[in-house]
Amino acid sequence: MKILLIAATPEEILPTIEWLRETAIESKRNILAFPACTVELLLTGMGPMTTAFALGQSLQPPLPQLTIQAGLAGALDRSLPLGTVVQVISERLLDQGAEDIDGKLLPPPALGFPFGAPFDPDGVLHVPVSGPPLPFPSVAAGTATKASGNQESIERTRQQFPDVQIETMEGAAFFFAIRSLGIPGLQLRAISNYVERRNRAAWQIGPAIINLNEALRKVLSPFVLATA
Ligand SMILES: O=C(O)c1cccc(C(=O)CC[C@H]2O[C@@H](n3cnc4c(=O)[nH]cnc43)[C@H](O)[C@@H]2O)c1
Repeated sequence: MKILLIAATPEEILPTIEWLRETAIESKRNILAFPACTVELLLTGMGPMTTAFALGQSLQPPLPQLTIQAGLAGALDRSLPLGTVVQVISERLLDQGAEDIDGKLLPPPALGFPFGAPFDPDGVLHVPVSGPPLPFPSVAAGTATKASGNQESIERTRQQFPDVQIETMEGAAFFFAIRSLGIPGLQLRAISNYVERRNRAAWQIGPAIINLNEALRKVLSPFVLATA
């Protein structure tokens, strides 16, 4: 079985990389072998463009049977405590289209370009939960090319996309790729900050990384520790 583990930056999944490297029976660069599976590590860089390119290069036959994207996220939904690990079930692009004179986003359909598959007509990419249930809340995510930090633009995002609970910079590229190829995928995010007026001092990256990597270990252990 082939598993692809994806993150934007090495820092976000460093404890998992170290654990996998210690546990592997063999490793060749970014491909680690275990008795019953291989895990390929793919560090894409921050943002949707580098993620799409890295996934396009990596996702060639033989395709992985499981893909996991892991990383940090900002929460628009204030009911999600910092440090919470969530499972993303839908994605949308938060800044694609044209900016109107009042600052509002005109999405592609408003410009005469309807969303096509695998997007739904509202521009949402759905990846429903599959496989055994995981103990993480399911959330709707949105992807932006920059982490929001301006109160007015955050309010506009909230009004335009009231269902979006978390913001990331890569998730939609991942969901677009796996939906286009029809392969299973899991996106786990740990909340490092609230999406609010920029206040970097309030970000809790350390605890979020600890929780994210504990979750990854739980998800990966049945595959990595299985005997052939
Ligand atoms: O120092 C900063 O201002 C800063 C801004 C964005 C991200 C970072 C990271 O170190 C995290 C990398 C990763 O985390 C995701 N992330 C985390 N919080 C947010 C957010 O509020 N909005 C969007 N993305 C977020 C993102 O996927 C980054 O690739 C540091």
